[in-house]
Amino acid sequence: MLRRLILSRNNTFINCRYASQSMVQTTVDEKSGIATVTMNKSPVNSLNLEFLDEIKTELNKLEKDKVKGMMLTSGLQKIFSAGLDITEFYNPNPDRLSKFWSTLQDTWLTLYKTPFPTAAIINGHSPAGGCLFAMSCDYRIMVGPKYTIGLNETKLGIVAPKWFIDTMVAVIGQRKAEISLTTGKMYTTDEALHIGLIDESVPDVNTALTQGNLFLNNFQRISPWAYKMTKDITRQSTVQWLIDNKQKDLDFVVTYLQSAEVQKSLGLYLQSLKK
Ligand SMILES: CCCCCCCC/C=C/CC(=O)SCCNC(=O)CCNC(=O)[C@H](O)C(C)(C)COP(=O)(O)OP(=O)(O)OC[C@H]1O[C@@H](n2cnc3c(N)ncnc32)[C@H](O)[C@@H]1OP(=O)(O)O
Repeated sequence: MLRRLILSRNNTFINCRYASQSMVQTTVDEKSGIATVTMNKSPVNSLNLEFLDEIKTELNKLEKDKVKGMMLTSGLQKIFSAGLDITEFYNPNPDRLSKFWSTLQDTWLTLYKTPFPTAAIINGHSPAGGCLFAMSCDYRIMVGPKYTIGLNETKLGIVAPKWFIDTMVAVIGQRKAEISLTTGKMYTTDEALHIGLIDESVPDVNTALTQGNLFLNNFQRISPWAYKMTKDITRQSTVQWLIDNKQKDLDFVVTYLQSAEVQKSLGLYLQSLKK
């Protein structure tokens, strides 16, 4: 792992940590202590085992480094994240599928429970797992108007797990989440703002980063302990369910995803993507 200091847009030094071949780049603004984590896995930031593992490792490092906040964004032109890498569960190797799913569980828990405030800078399409990661941050700023966001699992002929659903319910409420999930709707930026799936819609990525910093800087005046306790209490039931049911969730998903019916749906969906 290498480190270097680079000059940021506002002329403060940022501490840049990067590894060769890394799919995740992190910069930390020395003055504010706010980190920007950029997902950079071409072509669509699909979340496979190795990518998830890198994101989790990076979040754990930021916690150890006691950063003051984190913005999660994408280095790709028009995609925040295409969600879970479908090739991990289409014709899967069962051992790898287990490892993949438990890494997803752990990465999500790490992101959902960060002791520092987080903002998703959604600078591109954000279906399914991409939407889950954005919803797991404390605040969402989306670059409009061209991109879409949502949990579209039913469109793939699959079901979003309970903890995906609970994460969405926590953001937009039971009724809107039910409609959103059952229809697999992908929302435009305006629609997402209207239902509260995102907090702000902005015209470009620079404005998004400025607004993200503004949101995170609010916490300079809040006790980190009070912040973390409040977040833990608010998110406790969703988090605790997964902690208590990790193995059950894993066993069910691994069996469910390998069923003939699901494999058929996934094959057809992948084919439609290639077209
Ligand atoms: C009861 C409990 C049961 C639990 C079961 C498990 C539930 C699992 C939950 C799943 C959640 C998920 O995240 S599934 C993933 C859902 N994602 C999507 O549906 C997104 C699909 N992709 C797109 O819509 C588009 O690709 C895009 C809008 C993201 C980008 O469009 P663009 O036109 O720019 O790019 P292409 O479509 O040409 O794609 C380029 C390239 O990438 C491949 N691709 C895209 N998305 C994925 C993906 N999610 N996984 C793997 N690969 C993906 C696409 O096929 C193209 O490949 P080729 O270049 O080889 O053609």
